[in-house]
Amino acid sequence: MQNLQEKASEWSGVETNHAFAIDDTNLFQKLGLQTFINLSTNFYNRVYVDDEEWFRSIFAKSDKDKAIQNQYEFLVQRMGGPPLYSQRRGHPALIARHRPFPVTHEAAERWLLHMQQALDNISDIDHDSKIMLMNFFRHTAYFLVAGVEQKNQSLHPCKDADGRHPCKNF
Ligand code: HEM
Repeated sequence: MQNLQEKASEWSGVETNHAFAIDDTNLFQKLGLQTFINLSTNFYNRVYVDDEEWFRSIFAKSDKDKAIQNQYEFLVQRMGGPPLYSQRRGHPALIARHRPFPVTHEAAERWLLHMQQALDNISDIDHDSKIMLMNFFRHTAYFLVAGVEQKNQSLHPCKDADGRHPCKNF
């Protein structure tokens, strides 16, 4: 059986070592706090007015300012900066935190489209850093799709380990 990283690579088209090239450099030092605040603000400004109601509605119960803060604090921490996210929220546990939401392939592509557009609009991120960030985002988005799918299946009371549905007829 494929593990989640392998599935994420296959579905995203981004090899794991490319996704984690972010760990070979300190993007927080290079770009600074304000850039990540600007990126997350730009991203969520797009998400909350998305023309696609099905996507916008995934965020309907979340406060926009909180969502921005959650994301930029996570990114600052993940990109080599201070652990702002964990100090406030604890372990990121991203799969578990995304479980309430329909994190499908389609949702991942929509999320990535907004993130690509947000990156394109931030002039103080250099080309190489944008590529590195996007590889990390693509891989992580599909890691979440695979992880949420696996968690939902393993807790499905009518599905056994082989994926059969023993109580399908009830
Ligand atoms: C694949 C498509 C994705 C969907 C549909 C999705 C959806 C959501 C939603 C609805 C929230 C709740 C908003 C909030 O209150 O913070 C959330 C939170 C969050 N997402 Fe995503 N997300 C996706 C991908 C990603 C990716 C790729 C990352 C990281 C690179 C990410 C990182 C986060 C973080 C850090 C939070 C805050 C969690 C918390 O503290 O509760 N998400 N996401």
